[in-house]
Amino acid sequence: MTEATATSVGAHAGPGTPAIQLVDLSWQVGGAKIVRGVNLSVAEGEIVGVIGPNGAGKTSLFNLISGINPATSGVVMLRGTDVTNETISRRARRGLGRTFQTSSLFPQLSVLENVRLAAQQRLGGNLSVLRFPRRDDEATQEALRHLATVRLGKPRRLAGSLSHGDKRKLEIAVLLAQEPAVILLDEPMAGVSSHDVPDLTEVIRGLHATGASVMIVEHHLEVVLGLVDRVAVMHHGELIAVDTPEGIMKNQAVQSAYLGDIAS
Ligand SMILES: Nc1ncnc2c1ncn2[C@@H]1O[C@H](COP(=O)(O)OP(=O)(O)OP(=O)(O)O)[C@@H](O)[C@H]1O
Repeated sequence: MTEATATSVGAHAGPGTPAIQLVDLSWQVGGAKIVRGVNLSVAEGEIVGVIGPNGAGKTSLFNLISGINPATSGVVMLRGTDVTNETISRRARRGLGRTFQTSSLFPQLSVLENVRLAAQQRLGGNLSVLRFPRRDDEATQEALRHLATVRLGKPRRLAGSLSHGDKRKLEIAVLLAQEPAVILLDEPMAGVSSHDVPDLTEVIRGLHATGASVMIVEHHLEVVLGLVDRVAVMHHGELIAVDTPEGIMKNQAVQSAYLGDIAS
């Protein structure tokens, strides 16, 4: 275990139980060690960015937290409960929500229906797709509220016809309809035009207002450094540093391993 990872366990948990706690978490495929002994705590309401070069293991780490892949060793704690051996859906029921690098929307359904279906699922009613849903329907009202939160109008537009930036907003609205306490965002700026980046950044910042804890994997470093409370840097499957954005920018090990080109 590196010094950076050893000191990060619990040291930044903040008051109360951490939203996420990873203890010596590893994932191996065949002989390849993809995630190596990661220790990290994310406090309630905190936003933590995960950065690192292509292939560093960021998405693999998210897959271990959300249960897509089982850990080879180590522990995943979600809001004080050991979920290491739990299924994806069980972790989701405990309040873990996630977006993916590739879109998980229904492109042939309207913007409103995409969010409304997620709200219906949480409310426990029968799932039904309505071309013209009643505005006083509970799931519809929730969906409209979440669309307002992510600043997305256009409720009748087909999801598939939206710009990348609006699709990302819609994915976040779908996530909010599940009322997650802990949110994992995997490259929310991927494919988004530079024009739409500031608006989407503010939407992600607004997730804070819901009280959710957020982990965000993002290649867009300016976005991450301007958005998060702390940054975790992955390199070859290991966490090589966990610090404030300012601390990360000054960190020699990070600069030589990863940030050299933007720090010079
Ligand atoms: N199911 C798998 N089987 C074998 N190797 C895998 C598997 N999933 C990921 N890998 C490998 O693990 C390494 C880390 O991949 P991962 O996608 O987690 O990196 P990343 O940091 O998210 O990269 P990127 O920034 O490019 O998305 C890569 O070398 C990848 O090829």
